[in-house]
Amino acid sequence: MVARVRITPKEKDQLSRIMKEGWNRDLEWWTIARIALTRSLQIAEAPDPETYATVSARPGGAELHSQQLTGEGKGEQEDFTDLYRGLLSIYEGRDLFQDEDVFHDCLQRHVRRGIAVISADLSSGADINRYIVDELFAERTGSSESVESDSVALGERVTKVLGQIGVGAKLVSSFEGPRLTRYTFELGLLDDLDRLRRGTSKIAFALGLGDAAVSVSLGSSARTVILDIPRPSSAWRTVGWSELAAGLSSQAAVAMSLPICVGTDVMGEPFLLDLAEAPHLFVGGTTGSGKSMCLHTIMLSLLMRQEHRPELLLIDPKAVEFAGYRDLPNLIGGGTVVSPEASLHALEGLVEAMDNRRDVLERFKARDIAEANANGAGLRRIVAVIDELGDLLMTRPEVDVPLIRLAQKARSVGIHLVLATQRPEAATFPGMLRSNVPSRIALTVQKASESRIILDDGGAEDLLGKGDMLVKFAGKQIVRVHGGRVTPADIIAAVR
Ligand SMILES: Nc1ncnc2c1ncn2[C@@H]1O[C@H](COP(=O)(O)OP(=O)(O)OP(=O)(O)O)[C@@H](O)[C@H]1O
Repeated sequence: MVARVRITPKEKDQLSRIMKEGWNRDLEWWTIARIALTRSLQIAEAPDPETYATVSARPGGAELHSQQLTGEGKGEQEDFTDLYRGLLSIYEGRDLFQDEDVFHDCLQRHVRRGIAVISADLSSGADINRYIVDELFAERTGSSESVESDSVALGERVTKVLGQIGVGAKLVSSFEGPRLTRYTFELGLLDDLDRLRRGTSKIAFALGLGDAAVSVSLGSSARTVILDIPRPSSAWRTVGWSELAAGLSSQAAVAMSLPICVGTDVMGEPFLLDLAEAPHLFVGGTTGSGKSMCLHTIMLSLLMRQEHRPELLLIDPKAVEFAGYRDLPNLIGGGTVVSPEASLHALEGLVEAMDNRRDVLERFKARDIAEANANGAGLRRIVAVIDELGDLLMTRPEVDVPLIRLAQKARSVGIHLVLATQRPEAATFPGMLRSNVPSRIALTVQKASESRIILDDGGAEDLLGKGDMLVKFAGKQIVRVHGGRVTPADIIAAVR
């Protein structure tokens, strides 16, 4: 246990490097430690106690008093210790108001993880001030802040703007979904439809929406069109795990072999996918787009059904995201796989398991796992989840051999892949893998070219961030989905 928060000599060096980036080179080092704490608190998962085991005082390391981190003992106005204690209690799933040492231990793990994450995020020469704005306060910097959140007032403005671009339209109805307000308009003339479709960027411009896109689709009754207008992030409704869990308990989900729910549709209805039908899924999005959160919703979905829980292979090169799942009894290899070497080995093991299962199918004269199980084969489905496929392919390019074999042939034997990357590029999603992984989730990306790598179509560059996504399931039409947000407590409850 620790009374103070200690960091290792290596972490102290990383901290010094971070301090030297950007404009203000005189930042105090506890300021960076506070920023590290904030960064760590953005990750849904609690820091792994093994990776961030208690550090003892040693030469070259550094020691922080919690006064420098949380203002402990500085008097009412500046002491945020109980706020942090509350936050960390949620992460740990236990009461940190009872034990000072456990609280400091936990605080230390977060600071150390935050330093590791910022150090990895911040490329050399980057500006720490810009990083703070983009990463820590991204929600407050959206350019759509000036849009009115009141749907009636906004509806009136939209009608006026439509008039300005020469579209005669009457507002029929409006509906507030989690992040977009859906307006149904009746058009006066048939030609108004073309003018409306050509004018979407003018509408966004007139409403001050920045890059956030306005989408137009045809309504279900004659002459009606639907306009989806994004609201400012302060007027979003967070989609919580309970909503996704309700969707996963529905009749539609019960009929699926591997139901997953990553969020809701534009209208706020849970959006369900059957991973068994996918049969493999690629998830791409820039850093901070909500990719890890999306993986957590997939994991929690898979853990929801006690009876049909698949076996899981978790590959996490950053050793950050999947730490909380390592005690699950259904993990292949008994833990999460971290090193590139072990990842290659684990994927080759999965190919072997696939070949063995093909023999089982032959013995049972079955075409697929469902038929074999109906005849008593008793095979559990297997889902392999790989976070940061890009990093893995860069360090161990040979992993593409087992990955492609699995993508081509594993479906019938009930083995499914979920591959995620923050760098959706041709090199991280090579052709043979692309053609055999037909289901895709695109979170926000920086460029239209990255959107095309994921979806074979543009659009993800205009998403709203923080879990906003476009989903293309098994080559079908693209659907807009607002991702769910799970808390550390949801993960703890699911793993128990
Ligand atoms: N569906 C969501 N609703 C609300 N906030 C979300 C949602 N998804 C993610 N966020 C928030 O967005 C931030 C980034 O999320 P997350 O860590 O999942 O992104 P990421 O793409 O994995 O980033 P990185 O690659 O840096 O780990 C977090 O603060 C998280 O709380």
